[in-house]
Amino acid sequence: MDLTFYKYQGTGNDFVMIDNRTKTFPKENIKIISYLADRHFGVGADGIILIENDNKFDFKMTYFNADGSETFCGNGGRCAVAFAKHLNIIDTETTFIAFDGEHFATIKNSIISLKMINVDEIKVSENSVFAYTGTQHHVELVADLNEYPVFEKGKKIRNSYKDPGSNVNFVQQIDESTFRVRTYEKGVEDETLACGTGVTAVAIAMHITNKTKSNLISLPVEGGILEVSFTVENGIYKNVYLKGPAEFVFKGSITI
Ligand SMILES: N[C@@H](CCC[C@H](N)C(=O)O)C(=O)O
Repeated sequence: MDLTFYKYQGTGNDFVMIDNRTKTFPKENIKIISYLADRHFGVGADGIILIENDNKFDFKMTYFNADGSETFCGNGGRCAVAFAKHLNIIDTETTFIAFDGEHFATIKNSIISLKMINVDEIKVSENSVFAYTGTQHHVELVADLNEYPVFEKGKKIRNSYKDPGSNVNFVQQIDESTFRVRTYEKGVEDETLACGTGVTAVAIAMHITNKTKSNLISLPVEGGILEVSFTVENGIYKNVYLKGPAEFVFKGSITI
């Protein structure tokens, strides 16, 4: 079949977006999903996103990593909102459903502000923090992020977690409320240019370990700048918002 797709990116985290309201996309076929994501033989992307109808919400977002595994994606969620606006499903605000539950989002120009799930699964260890922000994230401070071997160290730490593993975020503090981040993503099995659930975990990890007192954190990543804000109630991080650009790149069609 000929598949029409749209390519979007959010701070360089890139996605093949598919309007699957007709339910024609063979989403059980992992081979097709990884073919679409393949940068040499397919379209090329960190992940594949389906937009589908839902009875209760504006739409349903389904996210697959490049290897076909399913989870939630923060930057993908922001791109899904931009795509739903392009499809005229929503206007400037929306509530949609995804792998980790319900999300609210607003759009202003091409800046999407996405409400993340409440974060209560946080484990502070001596040199790292683990947080579940819609998916699994390991956070670790390093002295020199430029020189850090993100791929080698990230892969090792990713595999030290039991199935399904963890994404791994390496962080360098720039000032009181700014933290630079590089992320190794499971499911892509490489460093990506940005990770939304990752910077969300970083902001929370830096706050809970007293590296910052701010609840509005700026997070420069390889593909741009993201922002995370939150409130804290009884140790639970609530009203967590991930904010940044989400942009259309091109539209195409491919035979699958
Ligand atoms: N880039 C994403 C996270 C995508 C999912 C991740 N690779 C996983 O398997 O947990 C983001 O922006 O959050």
